[in-house]
Amino acid sequence: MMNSGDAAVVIEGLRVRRGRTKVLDGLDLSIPRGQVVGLLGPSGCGKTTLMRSIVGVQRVAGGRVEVLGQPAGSGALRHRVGYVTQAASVYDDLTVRQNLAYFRRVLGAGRDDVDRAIDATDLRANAGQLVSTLSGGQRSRVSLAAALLGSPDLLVLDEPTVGLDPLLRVELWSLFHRLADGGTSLLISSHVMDEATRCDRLLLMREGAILADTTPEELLAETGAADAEGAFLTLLRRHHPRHALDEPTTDGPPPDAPVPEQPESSRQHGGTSDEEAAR
Ligand SMILES: Nc1ncnc2c1ncn2[C@@H]1O[C@H](COP(=O)(O)OP(=O)(O)OP(=O)(O)O)[C@@H](O)[C@H]1O
Repeated sequence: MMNSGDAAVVIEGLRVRRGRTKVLDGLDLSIPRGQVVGLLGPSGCGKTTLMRSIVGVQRVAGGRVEVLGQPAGSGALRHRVGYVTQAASVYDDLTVRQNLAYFRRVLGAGRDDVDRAIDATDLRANAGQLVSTLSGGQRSRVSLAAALLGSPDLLVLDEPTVGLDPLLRVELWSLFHRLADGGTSLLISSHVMDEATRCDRLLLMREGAILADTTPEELLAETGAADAEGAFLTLLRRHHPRHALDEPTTDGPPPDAPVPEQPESSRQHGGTSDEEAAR
């Protein structure tokens, strides 16, 4: 385990229950500073829950979550951690600029920050537009712009590229790398496996556990797969022989064998989530 000084986030033995579901059950990880770290895994595997725990808004049942050397959620981190959820969290009846000006005041960030955030997210042409009239991709960029105010040291972004066209996705990924080059640590979730290759490091998640903590190059070399999607499926098969759906095999458990700690209310079960991973 990395020592806390070198890491943006250190997690040991994290346990989280949501409703009757054990979503995370003894999860360990560390996230280095100044890198773009991808958190990848099928829908329902616990990515959002892990991010909420890092940001300090998730009630946890046990374990330690340390962020920038402080306990997650502590007051000292308030201006140092930016979080963008999947749902846009900006005001519809204000313009882009009015939203950012409002959040800047709440944060006590510098006046220049509004223009800097508008430029970074390529929203200059929409700055005077009401958020209610923006496209989905533009709206999610306003949330991202709000998270950039105050130059947080850690940015936690939950699926920031969903619904964006390929060109915008490429632009956003280059923004993420520019921020990392400037010393910001980024944790970015996605269930689009081709985005894995854009990250400096990868955390592959499955059913509340980290299957691999690696780099894109190591992942491909270690699995012998041609792309990130194939590599993830190879890892799944290694860890859960029942997922070797397209490999003729007579050993291993039957397809309907019980799996330990399968979430009770998972949105995705068994093979379905592998199909999701494969998309
Ligand atoms: N309030 C809740 N009560 C019960 N179960 C919940 C609750 N919130 C989440 N869960 C369950 O916890 C698990 C993890 O959810 P989480 O949102 O962390 O997944 P995710 O990997 O972010 O999924 P997605 O990619 O679809 O956003 C899922 O099985 C989900 O159904």
